[in-house]
Amino acid sequence: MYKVLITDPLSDLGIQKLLMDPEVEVVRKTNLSFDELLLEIESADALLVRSQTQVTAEVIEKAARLKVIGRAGVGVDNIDITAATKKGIIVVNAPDGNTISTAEHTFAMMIALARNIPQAYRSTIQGEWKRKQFVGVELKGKTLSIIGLGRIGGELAKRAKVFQMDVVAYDPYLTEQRAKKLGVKKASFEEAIAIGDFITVHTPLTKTTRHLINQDVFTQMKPGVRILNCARGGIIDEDALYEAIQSGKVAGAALDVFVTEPPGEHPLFSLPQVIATPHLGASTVEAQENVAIDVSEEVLHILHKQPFKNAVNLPSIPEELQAKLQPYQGLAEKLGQFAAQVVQGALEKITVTFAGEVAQWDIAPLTRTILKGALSCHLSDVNDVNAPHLAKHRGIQIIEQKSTKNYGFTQLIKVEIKTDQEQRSVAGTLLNGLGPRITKVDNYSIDISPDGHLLFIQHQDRPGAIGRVGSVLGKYDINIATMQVGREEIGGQAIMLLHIDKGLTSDILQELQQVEGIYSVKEIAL
Ligand SMILES: NC(=O)c1ccc[n+]([C@@H]2O[C@H](COP(=O)([O-])OP(=O)(O)OC[C@H]3O[C@@H](n4cnc5c(N)ncnc54)[C@H](O)[C@@H]3O)[C@@H](O)[C@H]2O)c1
Ligand SMILES: O=C(O)[C@H](O)COP(=O)(O)O
Repeated sequence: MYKVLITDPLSDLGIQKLLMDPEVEVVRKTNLSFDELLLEIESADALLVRSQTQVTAEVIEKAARLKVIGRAGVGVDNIDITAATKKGIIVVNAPDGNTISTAEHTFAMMIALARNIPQAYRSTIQGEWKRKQFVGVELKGKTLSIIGLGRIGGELAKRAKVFQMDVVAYDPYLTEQRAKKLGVKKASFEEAIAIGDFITVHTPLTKTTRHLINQDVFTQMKPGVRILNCARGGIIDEDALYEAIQSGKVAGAALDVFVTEPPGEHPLFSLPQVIATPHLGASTVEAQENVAIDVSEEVLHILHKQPFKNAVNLPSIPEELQAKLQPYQGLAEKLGQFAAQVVQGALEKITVTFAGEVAQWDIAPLTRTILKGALSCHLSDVNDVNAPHLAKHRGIQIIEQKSTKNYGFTQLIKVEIKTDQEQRSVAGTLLNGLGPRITKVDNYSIDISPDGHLLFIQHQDRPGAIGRVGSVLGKYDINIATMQVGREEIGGQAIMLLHIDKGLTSDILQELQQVEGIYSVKEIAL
């Protein structure tokens, strides 16, 4: 049974799939204190949050069984991604479900700001009738500068165009083609800041975007500019905004997000030019249903070990590529496991080589799986998320390469492992109808399915060696299911690779080591 802990308000309809899964126990506990969260997280397999729950390194440290953190929304700045990655916890978000709602909210804020609607409402219901005080400005013909033209920025641009605004955008990843498609003028940051009548930010909050709009940037703006932030508190320096409004440079600001949430009695709220909402961008029935459905599905896929797509701490794999790579995942993991068990000593370097059809694709996800297989023989809790981190931490060098040498196979994956004592290699392929096969160990050609208990024996190619190994195993009632033999030359070095029906005790292994003509025996569990 998997415990899925939900600590922020999520749509009831959206989490139906979780509630209906017979292997899932949903525990909904909102407004937990930090200590209560630490208690609950200990036994959770999955955690689902919005922006309220602070998933700090301390929380992650306490999570003994946690496999996935699901963010029902976009921003993951309330989750310590580095700590999650180190622990092998997958972080997934729901990046698409609230785009429209947030773009619409930003647009509503822009109109409210242009026409002083919140201020006029407050005054009117207090019995006043101040028509002159609340004269606004039209949007038509004004320049809207969008900083960050991603999903929300793009949807906002479309709406602004319908209102006949001139839209300019700065985004380091904006192509001319996308700008043209959206009818937006691509600008530098400085240009966008200098010409905007309305400036709105739609970037994530990162080290580079924190205080992106600061005191110096305010001085470069047009007098009377209006500012919007429906992205994240902290992208705009709140103190600098306060000063810019006080000085008259900024005519008004619309804020949905704050550095500290809830912001309490914020100095900005003492300024009549500031309008605010309590982080409502994604708060629509539709968006909440969408993000809860998306993230619930992702969490279920992860718990049930099925493919998933929106991991924040794993590079995203296009669905088409995922479908192509999927059949190779099992082979990749087994090759990693085999290679790590066939060597003696501490891992120093792993070289993976892809040849044939598979070499035409982006094979980074397979390299991760090979690495996971290799490391999991010596470390616990290794997965695709933390495998590269664990390798780096241990100083293991990873080399990924493609080759044209496929030795007659449609596709071939080779894993070479170097330790402080030796270097060995194993290669494998997928055979039609037979599935994964190991086709080569070092320079010996073989054909064996990578599963169950294997015995890898190095011996001298002399009559009787095979029989002697067989009689030791027979003595202990250990059945040999299959056997492959390979040699370099007659009478020279040779190998045996045996499938046995059960594992060996260390005593039997030792006895095998002492058989005449045997150099080494390694048991490999796949
Ligand atoms: N108020 C809300 O309730 C609410 C709801 C949803 C999303 N958000 C926030 O809105 C923001 C945007 O969300 P999105 O879904 O559009 O994300 P997105 O990833 O689709 O877009 C972000 C864009 O910002 C750009 N960017 C990154 N660094 C930049 C920089 N230094 N300068 C300019 N552009 C930069 C990226 O290239 C990207 O195109 C995020 O911060 C998200 O957390 C808020
Ligand atoms: O990043 C997001 O998706 C938004 O900020 C929404 O946050 P919320 O889920 O707390 O409303």
